Order: sequence, then C-alpha cells, then structure tokens
Amino acid sequence: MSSQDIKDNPDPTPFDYQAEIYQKGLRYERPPITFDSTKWEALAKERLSAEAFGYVYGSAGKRETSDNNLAAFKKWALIPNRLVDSEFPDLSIEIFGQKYPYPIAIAPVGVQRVFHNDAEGATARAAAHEHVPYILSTASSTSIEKAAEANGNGDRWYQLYWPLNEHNDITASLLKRAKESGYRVLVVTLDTYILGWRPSDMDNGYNPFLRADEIGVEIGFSDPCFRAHFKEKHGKTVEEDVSAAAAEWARVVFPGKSHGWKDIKYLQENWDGPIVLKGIQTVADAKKAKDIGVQGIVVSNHGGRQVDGSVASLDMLPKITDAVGDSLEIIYDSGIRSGADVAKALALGAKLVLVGRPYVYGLALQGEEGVRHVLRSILGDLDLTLHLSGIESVSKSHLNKDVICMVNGNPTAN
Ligand SMILES: Cc1cc2nc3c(=O)[nH]c(=O)nc-3n(C[C@H](O)[C@H](O)[C@H](O)COP(=O)(O)O)c2cc1C
Ligand SMILES: O=C(O)C(=O)c1ccccc1
Repeated sequence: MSSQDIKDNPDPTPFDYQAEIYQKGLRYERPPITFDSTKWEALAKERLSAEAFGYVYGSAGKRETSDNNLAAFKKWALIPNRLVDSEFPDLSIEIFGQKYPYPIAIAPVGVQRVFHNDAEGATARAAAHEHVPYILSTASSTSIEKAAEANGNGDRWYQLYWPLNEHNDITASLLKRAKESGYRVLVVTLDTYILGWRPSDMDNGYNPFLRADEIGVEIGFSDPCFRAHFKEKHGKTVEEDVSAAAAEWARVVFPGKSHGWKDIKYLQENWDGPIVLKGIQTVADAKKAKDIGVQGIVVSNHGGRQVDGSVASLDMLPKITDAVGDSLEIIYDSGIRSGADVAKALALGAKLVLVGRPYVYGLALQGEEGVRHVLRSILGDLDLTLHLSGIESVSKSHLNKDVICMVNGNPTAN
C-alpha cells in the first residue's frame, strides 16, 4: 500500500479512514495534519499572516459571544448506552428532499483567497469529494460559475448577501446565475448587513473585502448587472477603477441597513427552490420564518463575529426546535469543533450542522487536502462517538433525550 491509499479509495467510510491511518502508522507514516481538532487553530496561526489569522479567528468585541458558543457545548454531555447490538451508525439525513450521507455541510465563508491560493475552488472540490454540501458565500474570491465547476457533481447551495431593494436587479442576477450553475438551496444571511465591531481587524486596518485585488469581490465583478450599475454611477468600467468598484460592491452587499420581513417575498418569487434564513437566534424570529413560509433556518450567531456579549447559539437551539422544529428544517452553526459537538447539536434538534472556522484552518494548512482532512476528522470522530454511545443512527440521536443530559442541571436522561 502506498501513501495514496485513502485517496484511492473513492468512498472510504469515516471508519475506513481511521483503519488506514493506523495501518500507515505501522509503516511509520504519519498524517500531515494532526487529528487533534483543538490544535488546528494554533497551526493555522503559524502559517497565516497576522492579518489573515486575525480575520478568521477574530470575533466581535471582547469575544464573549464566541467564548459563549464554545462554552455552551460543555454544558451538555452525551450519555453512552450499553449492549446496543448495532452496526456502525447510519449518519445519513434527508433535508429539502435530498438524501445526504452525513449531517454536516460547509459553512459559507468569504474571501478564501486570503487563506490559500486555491481559495473556494479547493473547498468546493473537497466538499464534493467528501459528499458534504458546499455553501458558496456572496463575498467570495471565486465566481459563482467557477466555484460550481470546482464542485462538479457535488451538492451546492448559494449564500446571499442581500442588496437593498433599490438593487433588486442585482439580486435577481445573482440568483439567476446561482440557479443556472446548479446551486440548489438559497441561504440568506440576515445578521451581516454591516460587519460587526471586530478589534483584531481594526487594529490591523484589515478588511479583505475592500481590497481591489479581487479577494472578495469576484462575484460582483463578474456580475453583468453590477457592472452596468457601476458604469452608470461612476462612468467607468470595473477594470478602469477596481478600487472604486470594490468599494461600490461592498456598499451593495453590506449596505449598513437591514431588509424587513416583507422583503422575503421577493426572494420567494425569484428563487425556485428551498430558502433558508441564516442567523436566527430567537423563537419569535423562528416563528416569523415559519409563518412567512421559508423551508429552513440556520440557528447561528455568525460564530460570534457580529454581536458581542450575546447568547450562545447552542443555548437557543432547543428552544427554537421546540417552537418550530416540526414545520421547518433546523440547521445549526457556531462553535462546532468536533464530532461530539455535532452529536450534541443533533441531539438538541439540528438536522444538519455547518462547519465553519475548522475547515478554514484546514484550507490554510493544506488547501483542498486540508479541508478534506478536517471534514474526515470530524466525521470519523462523529461516527465513533455515536457508535460507542450506542446510538444507531443520526436520525435516532435527533432530539433524543436518552443520549444527552445537562451537566449540573436538568433535564437529565432517564
Ligand atoms: C472568516 C469567516 C468568514 C465568514 N464569511 C461568511 C460569509 O461570507 N457569509 C456568511 O453567511 N457567513 C460567514 N461566516 C460565518 C460562518 O458561515 C459561520 O456562521 C461561522 O463561522 C460559525 O461559527 P464557527 O466557525 O465559530 O463555528 C464567516 C465566518 C468566518 C470565520
Ligand atoms: O467575516 C465575516 O464574518 C463575513 O461574513 C464576511 C464579510 C465580508 C467579506 C467576507 C466575509
């Protein structure tokens, strides 16, 4: 066997991955990146510039929300059940009418050229290889079409940073491009109509989105409607003044003003497919999402990057699931760092969980292979965590109070 073993196996299960790692270990072959998920951040810090690391690691204000997100997972504990006569767990889920082998997806993350030259292309390829849905950010360094090409036969979703109504023509153009390039689900991010107060980026004077070297503006610069708008307003083409064009694109997608609930209708009229609202943190908003007729929500606080001093996203998950879980698909992000974290979010009501910063660290460390490593690590960890807890499938762990309890509190398991 060669070091190509894992790559040559077109469909290794997470368990195959673990077995091959130990076999290679017998031949003194060590994996290029650690399996200790708590170390990826520090390794990425060594690799990236201070600005780039500050950008991904950075959070709003004193990092309280970010810290709360991580601490919230420690308030819950899995409870292993014994003598459950079962095979390896079935990790598959069905969401929006499609079956997926695993309950995780790639969170939308902008400006990926900051982290690796292969940028979104690497992430989109890694996601397709690992059969994990890929979500492309509007703030990407790669166009909608090129990311789709890299993602190939993978399942892809498009995350919209939503221009105000006066720019509905640009919104319609982005949606049309996404549809034509095979993006299936529309994810509308509601919590970032302007960037939060982020001390690390401000200390570095660093906003990659404003940079004219096409780090986060590729989707705008390749959009015919945005190009026409820029020409009309500035009397020049995008290429004739890339700095002004980058600033204009930033104004269009981060206008500093939020839409209202009534505006969702426009998206429903212009997107033929499931719509998911990302950034929901209250039961009241979850109910509004349900009433307005979208298909899903992402319970998320943007990894604590927007509002400091706020509630952990995980703390809101059970409440929101109780209120709307039977009428909407509930997706979760903010603070997922390991397989056990995924298992906890599933038990507390999420159908699907988005992995954010960890895969960005993988991308920084080793491009496409690094992202694949992080996804396989989290999945392998999840697989064994469920199996060794006597949980036969992801669907059985969903909302199952027999597999999770609160530490130092209730509700406890039976
Ligand atoms: C560097 C970075 C860029 C991000 N860019 C976007 C984005 O363009 N669109 C979006 O909806 N969310 C974006 N997010 C938020 C993620 O989708 C996700 O909500 C967050 O990373 C979850 O928190 P966690 O990574 O701490 O688990 C970004 C997050 C990071 C770390
Ligand atoms: O940094 C972020 O959290 C984010 O959403 C974003 C905003 C602008 C450009 C790229 C990502």
